[in-house]
Amino acid sequence: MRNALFAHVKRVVIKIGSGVISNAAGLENDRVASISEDICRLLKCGLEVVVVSSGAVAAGKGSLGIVGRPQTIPQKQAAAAIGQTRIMREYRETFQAHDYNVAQVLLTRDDLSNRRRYLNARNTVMTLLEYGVTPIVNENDTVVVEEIRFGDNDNLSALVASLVEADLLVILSDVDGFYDRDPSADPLARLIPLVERVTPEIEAMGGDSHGVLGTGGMRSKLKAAKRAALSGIGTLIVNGRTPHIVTRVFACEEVGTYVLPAQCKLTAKKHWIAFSKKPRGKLLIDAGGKRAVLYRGKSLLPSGIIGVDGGFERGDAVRLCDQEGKEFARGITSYSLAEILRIMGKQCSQIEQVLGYKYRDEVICRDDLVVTADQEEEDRQ
Ligand SMILES: Nc1ncnc2c1ncn2[C@@H]1O[C@H](COP(=O)(O)OP(=O)(O)O)[C@@H](O)[C@H]1O
Ligand SMILES: N[C@@H](CCC(=O)OP(=O)(O)O)C(=O)O
Repeated sequence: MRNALFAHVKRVVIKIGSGVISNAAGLENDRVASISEDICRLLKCGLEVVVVSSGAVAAGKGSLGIVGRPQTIPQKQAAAAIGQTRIMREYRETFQAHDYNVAQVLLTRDDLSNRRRYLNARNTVMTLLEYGVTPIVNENDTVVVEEIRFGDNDNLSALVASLVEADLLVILSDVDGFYDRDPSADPLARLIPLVERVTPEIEAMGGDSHGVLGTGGMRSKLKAAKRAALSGIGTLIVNGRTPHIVTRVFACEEVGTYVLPAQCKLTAKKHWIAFSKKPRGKLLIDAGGKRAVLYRGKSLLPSGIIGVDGGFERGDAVRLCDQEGKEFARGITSYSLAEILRIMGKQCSQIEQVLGYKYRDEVICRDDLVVTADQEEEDRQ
């Protein structure tokens, strides 16, 4: 079955967790070498590979004398600054031993939130791939603080997979795949080889990380798989500590958990609005407006807006929330906060009269609007 699934794979993103390439003592050079060797084998077969590698904090914290998980943000930033050079040195040396080059790509959430920088990042990674160089991506930990983080590298890997339009995302973790419950807490837990759709019930079965090194646990891997699925990309979650697992995956062995891509994928722009662009405000929408957006595929008109919050400008992303304050969609607004305060609740025909000008009838045009509420994919437009 995996034969058929992977037959079309040309470009793959491989995410490597901290728990795969490091332990309490720091970076495990042998494991980096072994995974790199497998990746070089893929390159020789003509595949394009983008690596998203964690491990900077784990590789650097020992030099600061930190035992266990760093507690403060400055500690994490300092550890990452030390560790990032170490992980890059290992990748560079092991790839070079197989006559391949690597490049370091450090990203922040702001880089992917800004459309111009997002496209620049995409161009850089694509150019590297054209030259046969393997990008090694990580979050730029030394400059980010908690509020502006990607969250974890599982999320980053899904965004990168979407950015480069990968055919497959492989997440290497310290566990054999997704189990029906946390296997570290229950030895009777059973591996689930195939997930057709990451429903809220499935997501609830993924627990947190218990390791000193990992951050997101299985929960964040499922969330990442869901995001990748909405870009039309399947995700395989396997144990990166199993020898030559990458080679085994591409030999189509039935290992790990495969999460299928969604049948109905979002356009690249809608995926970016939903997951990469940072929302800067909130619009409160009445029941009629919510129905029109959610079930009738309509644009958002000023008449459906009953409240507004945040400091946003025209062109920023905003959340659309119902009267209970629950988000159900996101979009790029054609009007600023100041303008919406004046036109909300009004008919389109009144916009020009109120503002003295009109950009368009819709506050958010359907092409710039994406449903984020958990519902059947078929409803997403
Ligand atoms: N349902 C589950 N199936 C598998 N692993 C789970 C589950 N729930 C929680 N986990 C935990 O998630 C961990 C993997 O995530 P994490 O520690 O973040 O690793 P990584 O460094 O690879 O990102 C596993 O070691 C396991 O303890
Ligand atoms: N950017 C951090 C990794 C954060 C992270 O998400 O770690 P993990 O859960 O092991 O993938 C680092 O390089 O240490």
